[in-house]
Amino acid sequence: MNPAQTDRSTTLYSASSGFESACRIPALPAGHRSRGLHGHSYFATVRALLPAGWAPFPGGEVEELRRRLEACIAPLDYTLLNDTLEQPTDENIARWIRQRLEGEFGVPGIQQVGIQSTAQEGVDLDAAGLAHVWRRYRFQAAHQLPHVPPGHKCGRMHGHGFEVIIHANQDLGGRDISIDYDHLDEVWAPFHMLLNYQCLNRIEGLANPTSEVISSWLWARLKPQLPELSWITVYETGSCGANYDGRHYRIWKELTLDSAIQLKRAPADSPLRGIHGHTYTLRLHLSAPLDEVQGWTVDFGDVKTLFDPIFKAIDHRPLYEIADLPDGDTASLAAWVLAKGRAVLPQLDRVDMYETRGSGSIVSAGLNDQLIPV
Ligand SMILES: Nc1nc2c(c(=O)[nH]1)N=C([C@H](O)[C@H](O)COP(=O)(O)OP(=O)(O)OP(=O)(O)O)CN2
Repeated sequence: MNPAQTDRSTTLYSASSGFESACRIPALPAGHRSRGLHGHSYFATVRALLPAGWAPFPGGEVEELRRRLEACIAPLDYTLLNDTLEQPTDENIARWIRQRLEGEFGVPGIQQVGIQSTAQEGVDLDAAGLAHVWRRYRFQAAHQLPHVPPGHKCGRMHGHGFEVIIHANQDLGGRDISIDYDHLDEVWAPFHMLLNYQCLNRIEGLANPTSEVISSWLWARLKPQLPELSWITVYETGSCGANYDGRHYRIWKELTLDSAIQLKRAPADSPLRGIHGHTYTLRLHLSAPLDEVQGWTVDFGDVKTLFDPIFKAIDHRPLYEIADLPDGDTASLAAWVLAKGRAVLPQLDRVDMYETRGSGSIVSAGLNDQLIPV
């Protein structure tokens, strides 16, 4: 068993890489902006459950996964995608990458292949090959949380540049165009009018506008118009937010760590064996029922405060000196953070540790759950 896994945890390895390509989508109607020749800086991500012994050395899984992804997408870089794919929609590109990774690049256990064509939109294929389209929207608004304890900073009127991601399931069954991103724009437009440049507390149903309440408020209003809606994600700040899927609330808090590591199991001549470092992105995911008075699951501020001693033990530190950390790969680090974190925050059920954007490990307590879309 991988040392990062306990009897009850699951480790998902993640790797990402970009490519620059031109494309046109002939299947779109005449006049559509994406029908003509245009270009994107694409970003591809693969997440896989990898068996022990797959990578050249234990702890080398992310590096190896990234190497294979880069080789897989290399033929697309600086090309016209239509030379490879008749209809190079984000979904079709993701399917093409997945098929090659599973075939000639020998990647087992793929749970997700994602293509992001702009900062605002993308498509993820899940383990079963179903497509999930997502699109990001922004609104500027003020709010105040009326039930927080006296002195809590969020009890004061303040504001955020909120972001909302709408996620929709779509199985194309061989058709070329997914839920058109334009359709999501149409569905979102009235909500932008309602929320942007407003004080959220004054909007009906948002008297206590936590991220969780905003996500379920949006769900209730969007779902009847968009039956494919699968998740609503609300970013309150750049580092925290909530997800709602119609039944469950999940929140996350993101931190960055600047730390030194060594991969102790790498071959002697590998640079990964020596002291090196990363600015890690650490994302703590928690799930809990909604506190009906506070309107939240767990206070983001409490997450930060309770986790702070663990954070201080790993930020700006030589992680290879931590006695009970078996190795410096992201899977070992995420498993260590999950174990320590659950002792102080029992609602913590998943830890993502990325060494670079999109490349790292996700360790979940218990069986690998449905992939959460952040
Ligand atoms: N579970 C929730 N907790 C909190 C919510 C919420 O909606 N759901 N909201 C707030 C506040 O509105 C606050 O603005 C955001 O919280 P916090 O993460 O503490 O604020 P910062 O992003 O400014 O934190 P830093 O990491 O210090 O930058 C509080 N809790």
